[in-house]
Amino acid sequence: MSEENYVIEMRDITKQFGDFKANDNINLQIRKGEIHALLGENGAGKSTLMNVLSGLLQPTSGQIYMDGQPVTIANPTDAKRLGIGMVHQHFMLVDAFTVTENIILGDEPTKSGVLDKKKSVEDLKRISEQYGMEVNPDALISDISVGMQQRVEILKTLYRGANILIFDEPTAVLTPQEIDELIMTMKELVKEGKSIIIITHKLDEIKKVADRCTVIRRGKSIETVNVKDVSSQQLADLMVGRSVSFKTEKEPSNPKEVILSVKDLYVKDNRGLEAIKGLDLDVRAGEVVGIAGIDGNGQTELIQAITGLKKIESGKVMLRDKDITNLKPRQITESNVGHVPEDRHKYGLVLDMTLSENIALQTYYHEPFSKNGVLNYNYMDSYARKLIEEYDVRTTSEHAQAKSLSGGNQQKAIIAREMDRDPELLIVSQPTRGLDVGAIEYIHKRLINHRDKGNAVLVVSFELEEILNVSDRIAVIHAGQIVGIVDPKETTENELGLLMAGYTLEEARRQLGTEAGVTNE
Ligand SMILES: Nc1ncnc2c1ncn2[C@@H]1O[C@H](COP(=O)(O)OP(=O)(O)OP(=O)(O)O)[C@@H](O)[C@H]1O
Repeated sequence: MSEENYVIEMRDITKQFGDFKANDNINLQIRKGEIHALLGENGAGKSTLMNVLSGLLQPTSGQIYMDGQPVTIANPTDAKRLGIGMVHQHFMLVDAFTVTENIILGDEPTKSGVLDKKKSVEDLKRISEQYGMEVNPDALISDISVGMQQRVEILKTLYRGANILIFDEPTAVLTPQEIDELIMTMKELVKEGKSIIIITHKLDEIKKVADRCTVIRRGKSIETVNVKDVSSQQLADLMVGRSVSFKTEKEPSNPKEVILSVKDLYVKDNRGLEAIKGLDLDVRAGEVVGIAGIDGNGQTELIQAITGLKKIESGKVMLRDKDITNLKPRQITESNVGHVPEDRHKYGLVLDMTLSENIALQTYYHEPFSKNGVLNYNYMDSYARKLIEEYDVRTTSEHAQAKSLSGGNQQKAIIAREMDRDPELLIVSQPTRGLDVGAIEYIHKRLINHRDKGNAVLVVSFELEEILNVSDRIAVIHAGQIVGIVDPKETTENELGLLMAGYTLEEARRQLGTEAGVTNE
């Protein structure tokens, strides 16, 4: 057997939190110039392993090698010195600074003790040209798109001399076009000799971008495969350890009376600009309505307005015959509405509280969760254990702090809390963002099951596949209005794409008809 020198080799890495092994003798070998995907269920231990590699966590045991030599990565400074850089999912940029200022922040070039602005501009220009990543160096971060902000994060890592770049779910917040651009950038980077490790739950992206993939299951490395030799289905099965179905089986819907009715709604965004402009929408009992749209077209404001998190300027929101316009969030919750918010850290969980407390967040002031103002922790704990079991929330115990859970498991906990109250109207934003395929399959089934019990379900997602999979009707939102309502069985991703870009249904169909005509010529 030939001994290959890997640019990075993590050998027998174990990381324990108390008695719990988040990483259990994991082996990971990265070749120079490859894109290596890390695949595993929520809570499998991917982020933990990458935190060990980037010096944020110390392994309990195991050794890291670089080019065959043992190295110690005691802190992020060591990682940086060794050329290991992390492109964070939640960008760590300063909004009020320019692109250049952000990139050089903490690493400013100086000349005789003074900031050498000229050199920093030149350095940035050189790097962005070398890797084909154009940016406007003088733009403020607050003024550029999410895709551009990610580009700045990547440039920042390169500026610091990274040769091994770790991407943690980099496409979660990107539009389809931005994803394509990122894939091109990654390919460019490895062509220039960089190595990339990418954590992603999206199997089609692994197929598109990665050379090899290491599968991690419950803290253990299971297998490393050549991506071209396996199908997405095989990857999914390998990761979960059973056969996974991508398509949710469901009976045709049987919609009944209108549960949610939104009429001529006007809502402003955080900057005071009109985000929702005269929007109408109905959701009936026994149906799932999916809202498709490009991020930033009013989805966030619409859901926040319905759930009482944002002021409604004019228009009406009715729940059956009850006017819930501008009621307080708690009054809306009490009206039998469940809400899985888009931003789970801001609105979904109190990260410093335990899982048990988080699961009781909407109900703690009722019996049996409390009596005469005193919390019944025994009941809260046993209820949390029931939900943890039922929704397969991977955690050490119901007493674990919410922040110690992996992102996907935090999401499962919120979904469990909101669904288990059996709300007549369930609103879910980005239900499966960051979830693994097994969990997605499960959540989709639960959404359909909730519908089949005669409830109304409203889903907002940037994933067209998800919208097509779970919805009975798809409402396309563009510039704060619903521009078309389509039947998922009769539409295509192309048609939805055009509607999302602002075409009317008629225009979209004409355009697609014309396109077909052109190809036939
Ligand atoms: N600081 C911590 N204290 C206790 N447990 C932790 C801590 N950090 C992580 N864990 C646990 O380790 C396990 C692995 O978490 P990790 O974040 O590495 O998973 P992941 O594979 O990245 O998941 P996801 O895909 O959901 O992001 C989880 O069960 C988590 O609860």
